[in-house]
Amino acid sequence: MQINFSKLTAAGNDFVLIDNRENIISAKDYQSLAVKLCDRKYSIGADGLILLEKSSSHDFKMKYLNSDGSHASMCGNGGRSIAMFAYEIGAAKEKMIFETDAGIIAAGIIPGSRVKLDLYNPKDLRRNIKLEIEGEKFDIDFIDTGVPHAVIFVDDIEKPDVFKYGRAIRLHKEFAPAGTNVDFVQPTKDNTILVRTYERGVEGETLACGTGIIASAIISGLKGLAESPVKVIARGGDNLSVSFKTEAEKITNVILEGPAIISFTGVVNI
Ligand SMILES: N[C@H](CCC[C@H](N)C(=O)O)C(=O)O
Repeated sequence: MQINFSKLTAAGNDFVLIDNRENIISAKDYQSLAVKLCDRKYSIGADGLILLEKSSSHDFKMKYLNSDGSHASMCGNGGRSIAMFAYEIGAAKEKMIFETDAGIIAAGIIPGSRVKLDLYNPKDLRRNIKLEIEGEKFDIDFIDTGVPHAVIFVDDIEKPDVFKYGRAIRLHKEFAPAGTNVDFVQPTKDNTILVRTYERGVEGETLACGTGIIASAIISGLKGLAESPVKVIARGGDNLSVSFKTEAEKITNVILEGPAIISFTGVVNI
């Protein structure tokens, strides 16, 4: 069977996006389709697969699967991508509200191929988790920004072996059984932080991770290392910003703003 797809990139995190509002694909096939279409050698190639689905209560629903086929309740870069796609195909106006498995999101299209997401509140904040891995000591702050994130501060963003330590922390018993994404953060000048992320389900470093950028900005705020709105430079070099309100350790009014581009559209055999 041939289906239409779009390829989108949001700060270098890239996705295959399929309009499945007419249910041309059964949800039971999402996992195998994600593995197939995200393969960078034998198919289109991407960090994840996004399905645009019908919603009875909002403009649309977003389903997200990682390139290894695992389902994730949310994807921050994917959220900006599906908003841009929905606007471009006329499935939504420039201001829209859509459903994700992590909660409801209000999105707005901004001139210059950028999108603003107004998100649900993060949860499960856990401060100062101390881990020792292969002789290295880590002081971790954990927060779920739609998906789980372990956030680690470093002096030099180039130093950490993101794959080695990201994978070890991701699979640590502290975060079992589902594991976590792992973000390495270097605060710099002008209220700007640099972020690198080992992404669960991609099982490697991506050029950006939207929920990880949100997690890193919020923890930077809680540690007094930055203040809202935090400027973030992703690993791919793109600029994003995260604003939020903190009261004690309750985080609200989380907004992620950043790029989202439709790279190309095509037809693929599935
Ligand atoms: N890999 C993540 C989901 C995608 C998150 C990332 N691509 C983003 O932009 O937030 C997980 O399984 O928790």
